[in-house]
Amino acid sequence: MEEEEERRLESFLKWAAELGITDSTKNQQSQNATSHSCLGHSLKVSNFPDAGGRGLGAVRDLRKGEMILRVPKSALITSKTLSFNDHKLYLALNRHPSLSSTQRLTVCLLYEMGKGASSWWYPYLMHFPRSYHILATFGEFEKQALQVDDAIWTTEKAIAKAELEWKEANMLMKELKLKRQLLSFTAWLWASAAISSRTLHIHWDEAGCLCPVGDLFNYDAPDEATPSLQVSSLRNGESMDALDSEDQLAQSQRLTDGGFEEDVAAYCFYARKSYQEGEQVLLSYGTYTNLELLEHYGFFLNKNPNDKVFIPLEPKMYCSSSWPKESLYIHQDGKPSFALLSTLRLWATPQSQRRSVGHLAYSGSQLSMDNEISVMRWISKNCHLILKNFPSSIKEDSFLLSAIDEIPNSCTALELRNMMSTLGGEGCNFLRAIGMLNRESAANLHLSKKARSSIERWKLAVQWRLWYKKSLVDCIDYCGTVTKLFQS
Ligand SMILES: C[S@@+](CC[C@H](N)C(=O)[O-])C[C@H]1O[C@@H](n2cnc3c(N)ncnc32)[C@H](O)[C@@H]1O
Repeated sequence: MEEEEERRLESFLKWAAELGITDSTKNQQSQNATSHSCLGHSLKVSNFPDAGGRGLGAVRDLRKGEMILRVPKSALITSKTLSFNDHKLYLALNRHPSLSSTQRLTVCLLYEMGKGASSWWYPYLMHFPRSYHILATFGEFEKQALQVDDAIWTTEKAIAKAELEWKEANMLMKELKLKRQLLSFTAWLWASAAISSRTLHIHWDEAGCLCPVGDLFNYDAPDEATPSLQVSSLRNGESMDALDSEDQLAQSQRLTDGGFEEDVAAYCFYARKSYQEGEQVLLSYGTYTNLELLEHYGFFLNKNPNDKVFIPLEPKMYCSSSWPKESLYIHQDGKPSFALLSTLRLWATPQSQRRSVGHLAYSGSQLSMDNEISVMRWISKNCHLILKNFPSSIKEDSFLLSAIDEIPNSCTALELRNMMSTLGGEGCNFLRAIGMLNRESAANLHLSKKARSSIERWKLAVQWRLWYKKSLVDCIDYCGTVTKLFQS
């Protein structure tokens, strides 16, 4: 099986070299004529189990800023390139101008998949993962397993959006006579997840492009020096007008270590830092919180400098300062954000004095010992309250995670039922969700792919909520330390 996989990968990399894709720093033309693979000079495909699975590793020491991969424009997939050589697809797309660019690309991807081995892009498409875990693919049980209202609501929104987009595109898919299987919502979710997690920004198509080989880079958060911008706000359908300066537009690019370069008509990728031979070469697709990573890419980072933990605030708190709501959060390490502290310091100041201390609060200064202590107490008390109201504790979640990790790959339904029965309510709910609570007859059958995917998503949900809770505990510790400093 593994040999077969390797052979397929080799032929894909050879096919990519023929398209002009190269990781060579030498002249592209002469390189392609002689090379069997588009990789090998700077990069190679490797497995990185702890950071994204399949990814690209350095085959030599790489210098920061060095170009490491170039993918010519002719190798990039957009709905335009797919319909260029397919008159039927071209005409059908033209009959549905109201569909968004992302819907069009999703339909095109399904249509191309329907061609199977006869698709010109088959050597590339066959390497797409078979399943994705973005929030829109979460079932009811997995959604509830997130436990945090904000996350559940984001998941509901993602599912509703995917459903609506699928319904809107249905007519076009039927006109294209897609096979029944490709017409399903499950197929739609697969294709939109592939697009959400693999496309790179290009200026001529809002849906972005699929980029063979270039989409094998796994993610790391942008350097702290990189200005942060909520890239997801663009994806959530907010107006492009909101980003009014060219600088902001440039930052909104999903992939910040690479971009399309007109002068060489290619997508070019650069090493964001120096790498040693064997290290995984990572890219920043943009600035994301962990929930946003889960929403768009189906994973998140244990250490994410851009993560934000939002806690419910009272309406009058929002009104006590002019900081936007999105800036009022707790960092992953438990520290309250600059804007949250500033807002709460003002809120804890008597209304009549707010004007006179406003400039101090907005510049990040503490206002007085009493003020600081009451802010810390408020944050701490509320973090405690949130933690208390969760259906499970950190300890229970940690135990659950170890149990999920212990589910063997070759698990049977009976074994799973036995394991889940030790986990109490959540274990039973999981069995119910995958239809295994009472199916004795299937006891010796191995778990289906669907059940395995569900376990993966459940695990992601538990891991995510555990990090959320840990940040709240760290925040309580932080508030305690600050308070003690004042009282000592
Ligand atoms: C552009 S693809 C990267 C290549 C991908 N690993 C593959 O095998 O096709 C993005 C996907 O890779 C995975 N991924 C990327 N970076 C990751 C990371 N740091 N940790 C875990 N998964 C990651 C996620 O599934 C994400 O949706």
